[in-house]
Amino acid sequence: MLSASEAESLILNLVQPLDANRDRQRVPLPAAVGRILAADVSSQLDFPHWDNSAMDGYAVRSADVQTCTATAPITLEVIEDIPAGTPPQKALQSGQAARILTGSMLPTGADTIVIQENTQRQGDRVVIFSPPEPQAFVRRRASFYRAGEPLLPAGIALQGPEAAVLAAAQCTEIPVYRRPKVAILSTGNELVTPHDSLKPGQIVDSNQYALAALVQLAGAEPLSLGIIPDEPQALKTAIAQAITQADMVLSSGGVSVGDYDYVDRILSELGADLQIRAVAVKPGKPLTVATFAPQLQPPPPGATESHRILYFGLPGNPVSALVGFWRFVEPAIRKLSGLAAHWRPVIVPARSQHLLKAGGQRETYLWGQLRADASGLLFSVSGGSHSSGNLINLAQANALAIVPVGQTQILAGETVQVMKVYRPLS
Ligand SMILES: Nc1nc2c(c(=O)[nH]1)N[C@H]1C(S)=C(S)[C@@H](COP(=O)(O)OP(=O)(O)OC[C@H]3O[C@@H](n4cnc5c(N)ncnc54)[C@H](O)[C@@H]3O)O[C@H]1N2
Ligand code: MOO
Ligand SMILES: [Mg+2]
Repeated sequence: MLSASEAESLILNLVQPLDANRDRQRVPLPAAVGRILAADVSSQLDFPHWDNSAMDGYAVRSADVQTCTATAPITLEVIEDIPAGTPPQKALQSGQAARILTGSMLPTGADTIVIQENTQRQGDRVVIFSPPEPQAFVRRRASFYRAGEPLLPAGIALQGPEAAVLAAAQCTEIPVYRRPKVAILSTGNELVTPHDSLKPGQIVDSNQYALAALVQLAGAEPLSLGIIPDEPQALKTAIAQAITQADMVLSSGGVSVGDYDYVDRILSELGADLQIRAVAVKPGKPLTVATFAPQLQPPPPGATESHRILYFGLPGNPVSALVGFWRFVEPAIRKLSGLAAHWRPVIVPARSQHLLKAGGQRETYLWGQLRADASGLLFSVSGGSHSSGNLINLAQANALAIVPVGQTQILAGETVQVMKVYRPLS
């Protein structure tokens, strides 16, 4: 059986990212936040656009004020006021200063700012009590960015800071990757929707909602295809349809050895290549990963060319399905979506607050909460049952502690590797 890290690498190698040309769209800047940039962006503007002041004070010629002290101050003539947004009208001569405010353009002839706190204004004169460093508080034109150089590279996620950069560069229509479409289907005769009344033996299809939420939070577009009964023909029709509508397909249930676990068989019948049948993780061992060759289905809507579809047959148990999503599906979605890096889960060392127990045979994931205090990162395992059928105590978990193969416990106070399960795209 593959280890988790072997499965992760294999899966990432199978993912063909969206195409920067074929799968690109232009969206207005406010709509670009949370999307992946699909082309390099540069600007024709220098940043700063002109020499300007970093402080409120006076623009001076540094040579004029080098010798001043508190007891022997130097007095300069104030020739104009320069508020931000108004260009200077005059050039500064020796013996002169200009009143300047944070962000204002530096007048010609000035090379240094004296902060207001080191001055005293006397009518149209200013007294300087302390010699500034030459060039002090001057933000030089192009010292942050020179026009024409690369500004933002393709493949990054656009969040607040990138929105600021794009706005400042006056980019209003942003080239981004389209969101990948991820079809979700739930298999099982026992499943009903949250709107149905429950009969004995039935349960609500919670995986559909959980997976749709996680797909959306990962930046992709979920296509919820509903509940498919455990009937080979129904499953075959549903999967055949799903692969024509989406870039990736997720199903839950039907991948173990039970009498009604048909997913692998149907995938083979449909011509898929079965890449993975199980991974040594707990929960989530029965994980099917398959690929459909490009020629098997027409391209998804909006694409001009078809590409390989990745199929994940997640286990039905609610926790197993979600752990499988976090550990294996989310990295694949991140790579598919055009992100150039940050695909793999973030795993950090933390101090366990409790005793963690595991079987030792499979890499074991225990859900709980990661938080920081003054001593560093701490992990608190969720109370209650860690059965893969118990979705109740999964709520509010933000991390999974990982007990390695061969280890049966981690004591309270010991360090454990912890995987974050809610994280932004970057
Ligand atoms: N003899 C063996 N039995 C099982 C093995 C095994 O190795 N040998 N593996 C177990 C493990 S581990 C898991 S995980 C499950 C995986 O089962 P399946 O993927 O075949 O899923 P189902 O049998 O269809 O359902 C399992 C369980 O999950 C519930 N379920 C299914 N779909 C949903 C849904 N959409 N929303 C909520 N809950 C769902 C279903 O009712 C079952 O309780 O197999 C073990 N068995
Ligand atoms: O691994 Mo199953 O996913 O233990 O319940
Ligand atoms: Mg089963």
